[in-house]
Amino acid sequence: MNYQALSAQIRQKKSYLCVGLDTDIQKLPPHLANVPDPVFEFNKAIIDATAPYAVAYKPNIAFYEAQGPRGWESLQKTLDYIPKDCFTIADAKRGDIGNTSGLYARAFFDPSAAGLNFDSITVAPYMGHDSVMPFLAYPGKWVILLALTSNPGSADFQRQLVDNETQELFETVIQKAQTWATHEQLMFVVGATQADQIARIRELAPDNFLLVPGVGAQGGSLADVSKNGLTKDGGLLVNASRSILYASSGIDFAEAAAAEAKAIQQEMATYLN
Ligand SMILES: O=C(O)c1cc(=O)[nH]c(=O)n1[C@@H]1O[C@H](COP(=O)(O)O)[C@@H](O)[C@H]1O
Repeated sequence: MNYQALSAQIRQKKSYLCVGLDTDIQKLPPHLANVPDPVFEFNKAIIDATAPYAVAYKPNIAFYEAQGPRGWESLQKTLDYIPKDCFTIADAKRGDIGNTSGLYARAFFDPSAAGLNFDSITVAPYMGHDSVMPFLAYPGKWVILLALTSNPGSADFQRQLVDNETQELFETVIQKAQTWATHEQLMFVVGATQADQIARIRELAPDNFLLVPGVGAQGGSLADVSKNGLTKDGGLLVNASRSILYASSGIDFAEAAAAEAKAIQQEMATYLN
């Protein structure tokens, strides 16, 4: 899905919600225990329940990899089930020497390889330009580069002063990466827990979409993120995973997920006006 189509979806659904499919087999409702593919059945119900309120889905690959071959199968079926008008994110946080990144890109972007055809992938910038470029070699596919993450450890490296102590490392990441790709192929990850930095990030990257995880279970504020992060084209995808997926641990999990997603969407609609 390209920049214009994503922006149009946000306008149409009055939503910039990304539902994180961090589907933990140990947290599934007991009544799904005996179906052949519980992870897919759970995801299918969550997607059906939340699709009216969401513009993107982000399976976190760790939750599937941890299940071995059957996890990859659940992932494939889930990706195929996501409605075509929704943006898809492989949250894989990849990045390696160019030769290896090329294979990661093929795995997630080339359907004739592993069968997966995601719109985008999360990538770690630590190894620099040649670790990122192979993902950008796929026309129409997006790199979502980690800039300022939501976790406490983000201070260890990302907040360190660099460039003769003139700015923090995440700012250099945001500036440099914009020389590698246009805003039509490059997003940045900024944690919702870092909302006080979003105005600054918008100055550095006025047109790039920001993927913002960390509302819900991690306590970030949708209001704060939206106030400084939204652009005329939307410019934000705000992710919630656990707060939607596990809103109820019972048989009514999908209804509870829908209610949670709807509440977020309704709040988003007020910021989009
Ligand atoms: O890249 C990400 O999506 C990501 C970056 C970040 O800084 N913080 C962060 O929480 N995430 C992911 O976003 C999701 C957050 O999940 P919840 O805290 O359950 O909403 C998880 O899949 C994380 O791996």
